[in-house]
Amino acid sequence: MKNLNSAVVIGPQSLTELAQMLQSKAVSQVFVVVDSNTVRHCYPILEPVLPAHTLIEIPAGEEYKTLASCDMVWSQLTEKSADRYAVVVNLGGGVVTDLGGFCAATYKRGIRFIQVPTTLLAQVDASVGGKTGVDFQGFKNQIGVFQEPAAVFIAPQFLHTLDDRQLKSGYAEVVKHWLIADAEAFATQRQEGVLVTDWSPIIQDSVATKQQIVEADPLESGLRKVLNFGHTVGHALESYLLLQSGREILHGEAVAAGMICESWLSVQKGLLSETELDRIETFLFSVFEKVQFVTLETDAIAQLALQDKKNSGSTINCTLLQGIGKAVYDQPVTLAEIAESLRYYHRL
Ligand SMILES: NC(=O)c1ccc[n+]([C@@H]2O[C@H](COP(=O)([O-])OP(=O)(O)OC[C@H]3O[C@@H](n4cnc5c(N)ncnc54)[C@H](O)[C@@H]3O)[C@@H](O)[C@H]2O)c1
Ligand SMILES: O=C(O)C(=O)C[C@@H](O)[C@H](O)[C@H](O)COP(=O)(O)O
Ligand SMILES: [Zn+2]
Repeated sequence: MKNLNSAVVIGPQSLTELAQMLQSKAVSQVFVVVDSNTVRHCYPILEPVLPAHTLIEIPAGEEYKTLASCDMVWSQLTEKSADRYAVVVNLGGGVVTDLGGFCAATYKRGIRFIQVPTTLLAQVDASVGGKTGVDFQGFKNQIGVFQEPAAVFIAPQFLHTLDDRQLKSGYAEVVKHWLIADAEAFATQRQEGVLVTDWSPIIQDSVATKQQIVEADPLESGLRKVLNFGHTVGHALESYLLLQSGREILHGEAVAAGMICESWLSVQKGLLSETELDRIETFLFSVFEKVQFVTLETDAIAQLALQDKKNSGSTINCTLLQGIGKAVYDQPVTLAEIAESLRYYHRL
């Protein structure tokens, strides 16, 4: 097992450790941010161990990962006179951990927050590493800050109420971690697919992979960009489809499609072999359905990659694979190449 940062506690006992942390005299008030689903499915598990607190509920879903929802959170903190010794506990998936983290990191220039991720995606990825933020004008995570949580408590028992589609969405980020850093896990663990009975070892390994990269480059000036594999195209697809009513796509589904497109780009740049591309595609299509769009839409989708945070000026910098298990960042690709990768995906 790889070493984990001490601020991340994984296992069923983690909620007891969270309770102990909150009992500290240095905590003036506790606020718990939930969404309309986690208040039903997860809060009843957490509530018994919590000290007195104020519950703040936001609507569930990516479409509510906005400044308007932040307004609700900041308003409650203000109404309840939260001071700098207050602590925000974010109980939910990546939307709650990203948004709640951002609200805490900016309220009175920053109060402490604790992540209690309740989806696989948030447990293996979103709760760790200090990227917080919200979407803006349809662009993913356009407004945000890097701010590490005071701690992350990962309790796999929350996953029992998660449906299969959400589980698969989180699995996409697990696969991303394998593709960028762990060829052996990709070769062996992919056999099991999502028919996993105990997610704990997978969560541990994924978090360890992410932690190691984040510790080396917390502010994404270089190496951390490898964690963005699949996201140049993935975020463009996600942003495009989010704005279209009735064409909802989950983050992990978009990333899975993005990983196929960016693996194809890796082949075009001579970094990845056709055989490896085939292995990646076959596996991802065994888990994820194909994302539906028409070829006429590919240029409009590709255009959205111009807002990617890894870009410099008008150069789109992609993270590509140099073989399975090794990623290389800052690989310039043209808008035409992004569009072509989407057309390749569409033809599959
Ligand atoms: N900060 C980061 O490093 C990072 C990393 C990856 C993804 N993200 C972000 O995370 C978000 C996606 O996160 P997500 O997939 O967790 O989505 P999400 O937060 O929308 O949760 C998915 C759905 O599951 C519900 N839910 C949550 N926990 C549940 C449980 N235990 N049982 C039943 N239902 C539950 C939620 O209410 C929601 O409807 C995206 O906005 C993405 O950009 C951030
Ligand atoms: O932690 C990171 O760094 C990542 O890139 C992880 C991604 O899975 C995640 O979706 C992240 O929110 C994307 O960040 P962005 O900077 O591309 O908005
Ligand atoms: Zn992601």
